[in-house]
Parts: sequence; structure tokens; C-alpha cells
Amino acid sequence: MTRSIKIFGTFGPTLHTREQIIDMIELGMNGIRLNCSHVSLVDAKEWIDALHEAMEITKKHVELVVDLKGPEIRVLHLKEKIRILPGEMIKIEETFDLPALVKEKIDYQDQLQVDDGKLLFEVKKKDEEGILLETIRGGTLYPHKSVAIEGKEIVLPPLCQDDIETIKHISEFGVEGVLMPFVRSERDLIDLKETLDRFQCPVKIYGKIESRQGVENIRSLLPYMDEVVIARGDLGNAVGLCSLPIAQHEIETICHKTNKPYMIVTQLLEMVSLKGIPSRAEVDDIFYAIYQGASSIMLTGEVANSKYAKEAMRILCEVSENTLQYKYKET
Ligand SMILES: Nc1ncnc2c1ncn2[C@@H]1O[C@H](COP(=O)(O)OP(=O)(O)O)[C@@H](O)[C@H]1O
Ligand SMILES: C=C(OP(=O)(O)O)C(=O)O
Repeated sequence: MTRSIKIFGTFGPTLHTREQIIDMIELGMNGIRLNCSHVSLVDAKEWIDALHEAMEITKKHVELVVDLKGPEIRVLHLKEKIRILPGEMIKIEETFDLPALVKEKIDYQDQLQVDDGKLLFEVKKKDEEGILLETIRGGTLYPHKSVAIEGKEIVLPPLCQDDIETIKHISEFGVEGVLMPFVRSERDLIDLKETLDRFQCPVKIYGKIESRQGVENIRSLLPYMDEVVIARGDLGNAVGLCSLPIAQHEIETICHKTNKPYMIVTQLLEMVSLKGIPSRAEVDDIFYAIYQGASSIMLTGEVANSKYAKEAMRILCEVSENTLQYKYKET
């Protein structure tokens, strides 16, 4: 049993300056993720320099991890956020675009989940003129958001060309871990390991479990990863929100039995982003995550893009500390 927990933040518009990073380190953040779906490692050089300066000033170490693009499917050709209202009709390639394979696979009446299902569209027409969607659940759509077709699996190679570029620069930027998105089979992780070895990058491998296949194959995947990431955003899309707690519990149980470290991520403190205070359910979620044995926990949008970024980290660190003190006083 570990008596400490790794607390990760995510780089983004509200977490990248030296001062912002120092604030987070002082609150207790000891890991940070760069999501390469939004920015390349090379383009994030200033942010990473700021991280190294912050470590130097605070004399504290922060583990830098990169989250690869992997086979994840995202919204294309959207430069700025847009507001989409329920009932609004959207023509693909006009308002935004989708990867070719998604356009090929999507059919009449399919449900298209965007941004982990925050926005939902139904296909009303697909013909030689294009694809027409009706907005079922509207909201603000930001660039590069995740896309999934309910009930359909779209198979892409595990690493894209941008991922190879990222891996080439890992050593030069002091990256210590790589998050592999949408791990489905051992082959995905073997490919990643071979690529890391080819560029002599002895980094930790974090496998993100965020598909049905990932959950089904979890036992055979474990030997190929150092830590499991229970990526509840996309996993919630894949298994359905009402089954997400069961999927999380299944993964946790296997990790406990095999002594495999695991991280819990996504919407830990979503209400803090919206209102500045957490819900009771959120602080409970963090307590149980840590009490039951998560080795790491990660904030995403709550710190990457929120006016309450510091508050979110403060709450996460305080609940974590309280939980660890309680847990080890008991034993
Ligand atoms: N490098 C970045 N540049 C701009 N915005 C970012 C960056 N990284 C993250 N964000 C923003 O922070 C939020 C949460 O980050 P993350 O969880 O990594 O993304 P996502 O939910 O799209 O997978 C998103 O709103 C995203 O737009
Ligand atoms: C952390 C997750 O991945 P991403 O930020 O790439 O959507 C997730 O799906 O929970």
C-alpha cells in the first residue's frame, strides 16, 4: 500500500506560466500532463521551460507526462469555440469536419457523441451531398474535442505520425512518462514500447483504458504497462454513463489483485470549474478513489482551462491529504 499519492494537473490556457505552475506545486501538484491532442511537445516548449524553472525555484520535483494522440478521433477544422443550440442542423465539412474513417462509418440515425458526450448529434441524412446532423444536446463546442459514434468501434493504428514526432523529442524535454490513449490490445503497447526503445526513451508507460475492448482485455494488457489510467471521459462514452462505475470498479479490482498501480482521471471536480465549489458527490468520489487505493489522480479541464484552477487543485490536495491521514491512522 502506498502512503502517498501522485497528484497530476494538465497544462492548458490557465496552467502554463511559471507563476501558475509554482502555485500548483505549492498546493501539492507533483505531476503534470501535456495533452498532445491540443499542442505538440515542441510547440509547448515555453510551458515546459516554465515547468523546469518552477521546479528549480520550489526545489520540488514534478513528473512530466505526455498524453499521445493515439487512435483517438477528434473534431477537425474548427478554429474557435462555437455555440450550438439544440435542434440546430449541422452540415459536416461546413461547421466542422470529422476524420475520413468516421465519415465512412457513420450512418443514418447514428448518434455522434462529441466532447465525451457533452454534445450529442443524430445523423439525419447521409448522401453524395454530405452528412447532415441534428443537434440533440447542444452547448459550446471547442476545437479538437473527442468524437465517438455510439455503439461503433473505429479502428485506427495505435500511433499516428504526430506521436512519433512527440516520442522523438521526449528525452530533450525531460518527459518521464507517456500516456497511451485507447489501449485495446497488447499489440498497441508493444508498438509503443518498440517505438520508445527505437528512440531510446526509457519512460514509464501509462495505458489509458477508455474503450470496451480495453476493459475486456485488461488482464492481458497489464504486463505491458507501468500504470493503468482509468480515463473516465471516453470510457463513459464507450460503456455508457450508468455502467461507468462498474467498469471503473472492475479495473480497480484487477489492479488490486495484481498490485498494479492505477490512476483515476476526469470530472473529479467539474462543479468547481462551473461554480467554484465542488459537489458533495465529487469530494466523496475523490475520497473513495484514494481510500480504495488509486496511486495517482489527475485534474484535466478543472485546472487546464478554468478560472477556478487554483481552487480545484487546493480542494483535490486537501481531500487527498485528509484521506491519506484517515486511511493510515486506521491501520
Ligand atoms: N495545450 C492546450 N492548448 C489549449 N487548450 C488546452 C490545451 N490542453 C488542454 N486544453 C484545454 O483544457 C481542457 C481540458 O484539457 P484535456 O482534458 O487535456 O482535453 P480534452 O478534454 O479535450 O481531452 C480542454 O477544454 C482543452 O481545450
Ligand atoms: C483523460 C481522458 O482523456 P482525454 O483528456 O484525452 O479526453 C479521458 O478520456 O478521461
